Amino acid sequence: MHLEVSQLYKQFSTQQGALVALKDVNLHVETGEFVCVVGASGSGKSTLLRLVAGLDLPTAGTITVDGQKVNGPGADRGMVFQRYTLYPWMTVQKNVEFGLKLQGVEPRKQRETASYYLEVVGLTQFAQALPKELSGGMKQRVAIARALASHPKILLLDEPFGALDVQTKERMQQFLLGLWKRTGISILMITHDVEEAIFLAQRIYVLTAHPGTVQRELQLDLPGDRNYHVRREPQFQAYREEIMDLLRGVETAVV
Ligand SMILES: Nc1ncnc2c1ncn2[C@@H]1O[C@H](COP(=O)(O)OP(=O)(O)OP(=O)(O)O)[C@@H](O)[C@H]1O
Repeated sequence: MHLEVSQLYKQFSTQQGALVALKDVNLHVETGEFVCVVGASGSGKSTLLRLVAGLDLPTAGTITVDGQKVNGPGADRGMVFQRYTLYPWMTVQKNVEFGLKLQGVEPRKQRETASYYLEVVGLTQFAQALPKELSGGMKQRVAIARALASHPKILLLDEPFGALDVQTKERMQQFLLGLWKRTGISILMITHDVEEAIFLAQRIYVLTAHPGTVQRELQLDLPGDRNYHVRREPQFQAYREEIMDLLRGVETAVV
């Protein structure tokens, strides 16, 4: 898998005139990598992920997955949003099966695949529950299972833990890291949470605003296993300061 974003430019027309949300954005994700894009509010993170997902089209520039130009949504990219997007009237199992049904997968295979991925995310015993019976973290695990069930080449995560409380968020980060290690799936995730990005990613792109552009690319090299202790490591704190300084720089420039 090779995702390539090249010279991406996105402009919106607003009542105040043209707004350049993204300018000259270049990034890539390789097979099995976990890459985060971190940026302040308004830096164009969601816009970037929507373009990669094919939910919107760039004004200029290209996005390719394995050399194929992205022109719309596709099964090669599985998306998980910040807001819960499960169908409230469907059971957890049916929610996970739904994408496969749309793809014309036969019913027995739908059931088997959905059951497999519900097991992967640890929710087998909630297969027959309705979304309203689940906690926020569990809903996001279902959304991840649903995205994985279509066997995407890459998982696109748009602030997936943004709506969760601090403890649940930490548990979900650990869960996602474990899932990534077990499945070897490629991940592109956006977040405004700097510590979350450092904790999860192998590489980070720092996006600064007005217009949104990549200011720095960091290859992370953290010692030991990544559990919450790693946050206390001097290297973790050094990365945090470096990224925070980049983001602060923008804020002072704007004020
Ligand atoms: N459909 C749209 N029409 C006009 N302007 C838009 C549209 N979508 C986004 N924008 C503008 O583009 C800029 C980037 O927005 P975007 O939502 O991508 O940022 P973000 O980094 O995801 O922010 P946040 O973290 O607050 O969600 C903002 O100035 C926003 O107002």
